[in-house]
Amino acid sequence: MQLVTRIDEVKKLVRELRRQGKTIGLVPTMGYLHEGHLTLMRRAKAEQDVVVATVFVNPLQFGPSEDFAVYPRDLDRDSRLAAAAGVDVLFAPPVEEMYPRGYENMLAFVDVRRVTERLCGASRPGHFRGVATVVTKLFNIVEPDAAYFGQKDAQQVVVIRTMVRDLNMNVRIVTVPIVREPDGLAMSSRNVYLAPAERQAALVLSRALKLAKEKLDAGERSAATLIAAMRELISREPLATIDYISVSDAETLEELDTVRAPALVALAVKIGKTRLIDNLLWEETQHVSHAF
Ligand SMILES: Nc1ncnc2c1ncn2[C@@H]1O[C@H](COP(=O)(O)OP(=O)(O)OP(=O)(O)O)[C@@H](O)[C@H]1O
Ligand SMILES: CC(C)(CO)[C@@H](O)C(=O)[O-]
Ligand code: BAL
Repeated sequence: MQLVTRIDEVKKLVRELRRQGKTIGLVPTMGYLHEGHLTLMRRAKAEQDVVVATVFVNPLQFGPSEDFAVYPRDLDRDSRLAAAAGVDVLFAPPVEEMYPRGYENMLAFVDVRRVTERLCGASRPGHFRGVATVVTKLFNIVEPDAAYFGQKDAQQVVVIRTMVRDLNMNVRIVTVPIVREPDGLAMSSRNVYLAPAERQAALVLSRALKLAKEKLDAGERSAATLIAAMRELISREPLATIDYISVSDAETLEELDTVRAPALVALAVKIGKTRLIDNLLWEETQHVSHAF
């Protein structure tokens, strides 16, 4: 595996690979890799000739009071894990390489409307503008055939698919199901922030979704009833503060009164100071696709 930090270097590498007729899969990450990321990388490796993964903690998608400065970073460990997962090129640019005039001085952005306005977009103003802009930069740098994203960030996937469709971007978006710890917690780099009691409390997210799944499987179709049941379960955990619980159309992210597939049951909950997200994609034919 080659570790590269400069845009011109990675461009040169992919130009040569493309000249050889190789297909390229891109796996964008913010690093501090876990099994969720490694699953994306293995999937990309199974489907493409070459995998380019990126490790970049993007300041443009963090709010001023968010955790950019303390976000976990360990490039040596990430390099070993990425190489073992089959990554061919690991692109890990410093902030100055991606934003040479400073990210605060950027003049051009990619803004996606509507699907960015609710859920995480409402609690993290500017977040999806930062994501769409940096993902566009990565697409322009690597020019991948396909790019791989995790369903854990369900709204991010909708935003990126919308951007690619509306702007005719030449890349196929592949979504990979959520990878969980054995007790149900969705894997996340931010899980390292959790103290032992908080780690236990964090199980309320997946438990609330499991409850929603049971109710859906039993025929419940009222979004308000599902949300009330999840809210009640989470409110019994003193370390948890609900940011949002939502039942929406999985493609438009418009809130639903009556559940119809495909629906996205999504939530964001603060456990102590750590904000965690999780979701359940409900598809009528197979009911819930992901096991708890
Ligand atoms: N548990 C998971 N299962 C599947 N994909 C995941 C999982 N966690 C992260 N991903 C995906 O990995 C890619 C990189 O995500 P990112 O580096 O932000 O990791 P993260 O663990 O979600 O971090 P954080 O939760 O701290 O934002 C994204 O496409 C994300 O959806
Ligand atoms: C897609 C991404 C790498 C853009 O910074 C980030 O939002 C993430 O890790 O999900
Ligand atoms: N996985 C989404 C990146 C973020 O929380 O900023």
